[in-house]
Amino acid sequence: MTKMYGHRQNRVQALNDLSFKIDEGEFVGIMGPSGAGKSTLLNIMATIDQPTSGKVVVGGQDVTAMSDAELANFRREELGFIFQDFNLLDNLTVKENIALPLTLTPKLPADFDQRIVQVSEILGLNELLNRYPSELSIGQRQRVASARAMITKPKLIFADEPTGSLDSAAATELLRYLTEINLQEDITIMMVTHDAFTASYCNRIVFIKDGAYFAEVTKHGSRQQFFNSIIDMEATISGGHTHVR
Ligand SMILES: Nc1ncnc2c1ncn2[C@@H]1O[C@H](COP(=O)(O)OP(=O)(O)OP(=O)(O)O)[C@@H](O)[C@H]1O
Repeated sequence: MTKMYGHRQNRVQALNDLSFKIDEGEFVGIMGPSGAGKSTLLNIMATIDQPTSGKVVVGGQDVTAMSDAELANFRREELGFIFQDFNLLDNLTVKENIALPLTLTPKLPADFDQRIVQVSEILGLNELLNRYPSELSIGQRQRVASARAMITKPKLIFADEPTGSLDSAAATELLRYLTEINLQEDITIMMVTHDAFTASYCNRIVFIKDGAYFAEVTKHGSRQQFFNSIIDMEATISGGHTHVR
């Protein structure tokens, strides 16, 4: 796909003939230097933005050809979002925040209570269901946002720098939970990150540069080996300068 921003002299080609595939059940990371087009790609894949040319196919459905009404349904039923600023509603309890995507559907699912229990267990939120977001740590809030993203049993979860505002202990914890969501619930995850440690929890990293596919690294051995391969690729992509973050 291709994505252009702006007009005439101000034209920016954010994505340049970028094409790749994600298999069902994968936990894929997207990395690349600043300005490479990661957010643009995520927004297009997440159906928040449209490509200038090309298409996005999810589970056999061409999302770029859907009407607004079809898209709204598709987003609600098939996709989950975990963005950095959480977007939790302060006046709702943790439980109400988690349940929000379900209460937006015409009819509550029959297994509503069971789903709340299940996702709270996976994300370690059982004891916190009656609290308000302001009474939680940042890491706990991010877990509530993750629980909300998976409550509808989406096919695909998009995560944008999910560990960006977490300290390393909270980041590690969230990444363990995301891995669990991926494995136990069989939900495909696509995550944009700058951070090699965060990326090392994925099973494949697609590197993009200047809006185009650059390379990919797949996890074979241990997470530490994968981490090292990611660092090496970061050095290659930036022309020999490693940025240790
Ligand atoms: N709304 C916009 N209008 C014009 N140009 C844009 C717009 N959004 C992004 N761009 C440009 O498109 C290119 C890709 O931006 P994008 O935000 O996707 O990169 P990124 O890889 O997410 O960067 P970062 O890691 O810094 O967040 C950049 O050159 C950016 O300046």
